[in-house]
Amino acid sequence: MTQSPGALLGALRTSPPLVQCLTNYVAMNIAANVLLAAGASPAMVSDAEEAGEFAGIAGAVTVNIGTLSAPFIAGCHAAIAGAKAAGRPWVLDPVACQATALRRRVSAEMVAAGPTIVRGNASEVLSLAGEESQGQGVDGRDEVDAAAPGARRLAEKTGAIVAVTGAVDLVTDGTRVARIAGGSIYMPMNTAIGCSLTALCGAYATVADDPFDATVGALAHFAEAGRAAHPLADGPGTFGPRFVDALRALTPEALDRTAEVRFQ
Ligand SMILES: Nc1ncnc2c1ncn2[C@@H]1O[C@H](COP(=O)(O)OP(=O)(O)OP(=O)(O)O)[C@@H](O)[C@H]1O
Ligand SMILES: Cc1ncsc1CCO
Ligand SMILES: [Mg+2]
Repeated sequence: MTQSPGALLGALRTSPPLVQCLTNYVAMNIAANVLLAAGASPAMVSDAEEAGEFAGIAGAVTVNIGTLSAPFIAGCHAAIAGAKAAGRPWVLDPVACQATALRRRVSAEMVAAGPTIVRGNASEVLSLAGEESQGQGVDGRDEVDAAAPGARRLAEKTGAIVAVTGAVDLVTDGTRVARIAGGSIYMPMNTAIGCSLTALCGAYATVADDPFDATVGALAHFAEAGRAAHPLADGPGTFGPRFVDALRALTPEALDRTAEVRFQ
């Protein structure tokens, strides 16, 4: 690893990047607040008429297929083309891509467009890798380790960094593998936390030389904020605001001191 999570967090806080988020109705407000607390500047811009143009001024683009519609898909393609034309990183969150024919088609088209980073739960990554998935709608129902071989193959085939999230997260570029521990059992009980993490991967990608380091950094930031917020919460409801507070409170020094990142 060339740039540590703390070094990248320090860079974010010094100069908060503009991140264009094309995300779902559920995540819209949650992801924006997460980015602001973490140290980035979110803009939810998804209409096809302006999404490509906006990608030219954004530091990164993040695309999440959680609530699909024809106009939204057109906006995603415009933003992806804009990001590629401007040489900006873009991140794909293939929400529930195993669930329907539309999601399988749209997620496959987007993977073929060459994302910088793909971030999903284990069930989504298994499906993208062409394997059997137990996912229940947007909720993951598979273990991260079960998706590890598929994640490596997907990364190798597409050139994307693939992040599989769950109790212990995994990041791979097909060769390197990192595992990130931490977080809280309340995280999967809080809707759109994963969608927000995808948006944060975009923010980290703007300050990293290597999108592998960016992905590890964003996941470590979430893991440590989740760990810190857990004992302050009475349950999933109070966890949400505590988690946002913890994203903000975490310092670059504390992140590097406590992050549990293992490389293999
Ligand atoms: N059992 C767990 N223990 C600790 N952290 C967890 C656990 N499950 C998920 N997380 C953390 O929650 C965050 C979101 O991961 P998750 O796999 O739940 O995403 P997701 O299924 O795409 O979420 P959503 O679609 O609801 O936004 C990650 O930071 C992950 O590490
Ligand atoms: C609940 C839900 N439904 C579509 S997207 C979403 C947010 C979590 O992925
Ligand atoms: Mg998700």
